[in-house]
Amino acid sequence: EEVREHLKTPIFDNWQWEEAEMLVLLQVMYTDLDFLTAFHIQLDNLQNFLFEVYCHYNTIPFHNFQHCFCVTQMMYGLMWLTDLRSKLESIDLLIMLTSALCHDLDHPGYNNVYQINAQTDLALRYNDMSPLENHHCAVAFGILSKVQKHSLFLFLTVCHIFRCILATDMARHNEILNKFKVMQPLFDFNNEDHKEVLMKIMVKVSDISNEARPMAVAEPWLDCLLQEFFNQSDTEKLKGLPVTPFMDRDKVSKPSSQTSFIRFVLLPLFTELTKLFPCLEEHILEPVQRALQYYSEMERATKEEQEEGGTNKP
Ligand SMILES: Nc1nc2c(ncn2[C@@H]2O[C@@H]3COP(=O)(O)O[C@H]3[C@H]2O)c(=O)[nH]1
Ligand SMILES: [Zn+2]
Repeated sequence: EEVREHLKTPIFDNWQWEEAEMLVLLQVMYTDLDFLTAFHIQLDNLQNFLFEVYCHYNTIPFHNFQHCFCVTQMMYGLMWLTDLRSKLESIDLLIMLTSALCHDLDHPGYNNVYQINAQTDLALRYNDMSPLENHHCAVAFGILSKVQKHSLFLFLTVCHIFRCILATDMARHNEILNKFKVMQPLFDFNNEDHKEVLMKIMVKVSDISNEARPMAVAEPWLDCLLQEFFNQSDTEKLKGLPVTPFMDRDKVSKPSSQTSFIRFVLLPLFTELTKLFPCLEEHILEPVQRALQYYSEMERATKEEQEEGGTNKP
């Protein structure tokens, strides 16, 4: 019971759980939101679906099943904290939770820029347009149609899920955030356009929400992310491809990577969602502000150390 309540908050610690346990926790999320009764989903169907999802995440440093779990759990937490059940329909919540679950399926550990520069199969298949996100959608469709054969319900929901997954391409970040900003002052939960943008924003927020978690949970995630980044830039150097600057081990460090990401990406996005749901301030905005302080201090300390080192040199 205590775990069930914990699961509804951003302070949940994923590092304490095995993958098999995470599958059970995901099942709890679907049942506690009453999706099984509302949509006549059979428990073994749900379990098969979750297991297929698990099997289609790769063993890579960051974009793995644990990341999928964290994003889904954050989405679940946000739904409870904002009392979203009283504002949106059940089907919308099902779409959002399932989008979070499927949003990085079969991620290869190299981002879109790499796919395009290296002219990978994915980039060729999708004509350089959000190759990864299109692939996550394709894999999600394969899994969903295997579990829910010939279901009209599936075809109706899946296109909304695709729109949410495609919105996680960070190349579209400003486009989506700006749309939300414009709607914000007169936001209407009954307006279909407004609802769609909000759903995309919630998936995006969940996707990049590690820094809203307690430092002990968030910092290991940063190590995983940098490991994947460095791995990509090393490959780029090896293959003579353009080196992605924010992934270059010679240029970025933990604090430098976080201070700019928090300032320019997280805070503007989280602030906008907090305007619509003021209760989120203490749950996601304040922890992110604390993380910015933490990494700014770390950045300053490193700089001072380097300067001292510099003056001592002959
Ligand atoms: N620097 C930094 N980037 C992040 C963090 N969390 C997510 N991102 C970036 O945001 C991106 C979201 O989409 P991707 O999963 O493709 O890749 C992710 C990372 O590039 C973070 O904590 N720090
Ligand atoms: Zn992701």
